[in-house]
Amino acid sequence: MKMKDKQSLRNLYKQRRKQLGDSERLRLSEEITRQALQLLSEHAEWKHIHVFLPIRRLYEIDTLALIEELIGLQKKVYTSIADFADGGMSTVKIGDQTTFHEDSWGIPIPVQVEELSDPKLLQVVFIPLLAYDRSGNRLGYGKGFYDRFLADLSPSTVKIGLSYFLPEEQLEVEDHDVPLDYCLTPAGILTFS
Ligand SMILES: Nc1nc2c(c(=O)[nH]1)N(C=O)[C@@H](CNc1ccc(C(=O)N[C@@H](CCC(=O)O)C(=O)O)cc1)CN2
Ligand SMILES: Nc1ncnc2c1ncn2[C@@H]1O[C@H](COP(=O)(O)OP(=O)(O)OP(=O)(O)O)[C@@H](O)[C@H]1O
Repeated sequence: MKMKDKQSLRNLYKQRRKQLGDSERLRLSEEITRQALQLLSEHAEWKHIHVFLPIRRLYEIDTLALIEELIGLQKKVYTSIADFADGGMSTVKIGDQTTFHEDSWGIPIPVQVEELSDPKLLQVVFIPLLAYDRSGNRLGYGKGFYDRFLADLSPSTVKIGLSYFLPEEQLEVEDHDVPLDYCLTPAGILTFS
C-alpha cells in the first residue's frame, strides 16, 4: 500500500482545519471537550492531567474550556513550555489564577508558574496532532517535541489525542513514535490500546 508522505499530510490537515471556519471549529472544539469530560468521568482516578494550549494561528482545537472544567473538577492541571533551542519541554502547573501570553510561535505561555519536577506523575496527557491513524499513530508538526516528551513519561501515562477529523487508514511509523491510547473526536472516542 502506498502511504501518503508526511509533508503532504501535514499540509492537507492544516488546510482542512483552516477550511472549517471559526464557528465550526468552535462547535467541534466544544464537542471534543464534551467527549473528554465523558471519558474522564469514567476514570475518577485520573487526577494529574496535562493539556496543550491551542496555537490559534494554526487553528488548533480550543482546549481552554476543557482546562477550566478540569480545574473546576479539582483536577491537577499541567501544560508544557517548549524550548525551541533545545527541543525540550518543561512541565508546569496551571490553575484558575494563571494568565497567558503568546510566544513567537503563537503558543500560549503561562505566566508565573510553578514547575513540576517529576513529569512521571502525569496520569493523562492530551496531545495535539495534525493527523492520526486507525492504530493510534500520530503525525505532528515534525519537530519531535511530543515524541521526546512522551518517551520520558511513565509507560502507564494515558495518551489521548484530540482531532476534529476521522483517522487516516495508516500513517508511516518510525521507531521513536509513541502511539496514542485514545483519540477524541466530535464523532466519538476511538480506543487503540
Ligand atoms: N499547542 C501546541 N503546543 C505544542 C505543540 C503543538 O503541536 N501544539 N508541539 C508539538 O510538538 C510543540 C511545538 N511545536 C511546534 C512546531 C511548529 C510550529 C509552527 O509554528 N510551525 C509552523 C511554521 C513552521 C516553520 O515555518 O518553520 C507551521 O507548521 O506552519 C509551532 C509549534 C510543543 N507545544
Ligand atoms: N525520543 C526521541 N529522541 C530523540 N529524537 C526524537 C525522538 N522522537 C522524535 N525525535 C526526532 O524528532 C523529529 C520529528 O519527529 P516526527 O516527524 O515523528 O514528529 P511529529 O510526531 O510529526 O511531531 P511532534 O512530535 O513535534 O508533534 C525526528 O527527526 C526525530 O528524529
